[in-house]
Amino acid sequence: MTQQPVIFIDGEAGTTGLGIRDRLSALPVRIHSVDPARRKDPAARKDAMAEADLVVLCLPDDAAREAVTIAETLGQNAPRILDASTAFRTATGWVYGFPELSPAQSEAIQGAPRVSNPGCYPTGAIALLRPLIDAGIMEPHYPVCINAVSGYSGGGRAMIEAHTRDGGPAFELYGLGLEHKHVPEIHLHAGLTRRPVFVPSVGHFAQGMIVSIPLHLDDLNGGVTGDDLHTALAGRYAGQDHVHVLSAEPKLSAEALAGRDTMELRVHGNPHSRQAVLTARLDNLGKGASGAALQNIALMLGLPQA
Ligand SMILES: NC(=O)C1=CN([C@@H]2O[C@H](COP(=O)(O)OP(=O)(O)OC[C@H]3O[C@@H](n4cnc5c(N)ncnc54)[C@H](OP(=O)(O)O)[C@@H]3O)[C@@H](O)[C@H]2O)C=CC1
Ligand SMILES: CC(=O)N[C@@H](CCC(=O)OP(=O)(O)O)C(=O)O
Repeated sequence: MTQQPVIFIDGEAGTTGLGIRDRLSALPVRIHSVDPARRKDPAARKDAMAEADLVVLCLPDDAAREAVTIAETLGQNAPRILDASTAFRTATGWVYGFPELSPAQSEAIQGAPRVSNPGCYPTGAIALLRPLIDAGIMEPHYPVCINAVSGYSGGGRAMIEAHTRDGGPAFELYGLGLEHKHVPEIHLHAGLTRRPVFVPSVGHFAQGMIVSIPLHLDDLNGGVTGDDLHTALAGRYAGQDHVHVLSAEPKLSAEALAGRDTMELRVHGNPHSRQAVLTARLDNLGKGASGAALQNIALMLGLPQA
C-alpha cells in the first residue's frame, strides 16, 4: 500500500483552515495537527512541518512570513508550502496558485515548491481581465475600475464575530484610501500596466462575493461587442471545472454560490450605449479561498481533484 501524503495546516482552527480541513476529508491524505494548546508555538510548528510533505499556511500575513522562516530552518528537509495569505502573492520564487490563469499554470503549480493561493477579490478580477488583455482586446494600460462586495466571512474570525454577535452594518464601502492589499496582486497577475482602482465593500451576509468591472466598449480594441467579450472568456475557460462563463442576467445575488467551489463569469453588454459590465460571482470562502486551496493541494500532490 502506498503511503498517503502528510499535510500540516498551520492555522487549522481559523476560517480558511477549517474550510480546507473539511474539504480534505474527500482526498487520500493524512492531516498532521499540533496540540491546540501549542498551535502558536514555533517549536511545535517546526516539528509538524518536519513531518509534512506539504504545509498549508492559513495565517495572517506576518505569521505566514514567520512560518516560512521556520520552514527554511529545516534546510533540505523543508516541506513544500501553499500559502493562503497575501504575503507572497507577488513575490519572486512563488508560483501563483490560480490554475486557470493561463494554459501553463496548472503544470507550474504541480512542480512548484512554493505556491501562493490567490486572494478572493483578485480571483474574480483576474479571471475577467487577463483573457481580454492576453487576446489584445484590452490594452494593459486600460483605466480599470473594479467594484466588489463580499460576505463578512471574508474578514475572518474577527469580522464574523462582529457581525454575528453585535450585528454589523448592512452594507459598507471600505478600502477608500485606495491601498487595499489586493491591488498589487490584481495589477500584476491581470497583466495591467496601470494600477487599477479597487473599491471593495462588505454586506451583512456570511458568504458570497461579486466582483464587477464596468467597461466602455469603444475604449477596447477592434470595435468589440459584449458578445465578443463573452466569446473570448468562454473560449479561455472552455472545459474548466471550476470556472464557468454564463449568459447575462438582469440581476445577480452575491450569495448564490455560497458553499460551492465554482466561479461564474458573465458579460452584461448594452449594444446601444456601447457599454458592458463584467461580473464574477464566487464564494469568498470557496473558489476565493479554501476551494482554490484544494485545487492547488490536489495539483501539488498529484491527487484527483475533489
Ligand atoms: N476569510 C477569507 O475569505 C479569506 C482569507 N484568506 C487568508 O487566509 C488567512 C487566514 O485568514 P482567515 O482564516 O480568514 O483568518 P482567521 O482569523 O479566521 O484565522 C487565522 C488563524 O490563524 C491563527 N494564528 C494567528 N497567528 C498565529 C501564529 N503566529 N501561529 C499559529 N496560528 C496563528 C489564529 O488564531 P487566533 O484566532 O487564536 O489568533 C486563527 O486560528 C489570511 O491570510 C487571509 O488573508 C484568504 C482568502 C479568503
Ligand atoms: C470582507 C473583507 O474584509 N475581506 C478581506 C479580504 C479577504 C481576505 O482575507 O483576503 P485574502 O483573500 O487576501 O486572504 C479584506 O478586504 O481584507
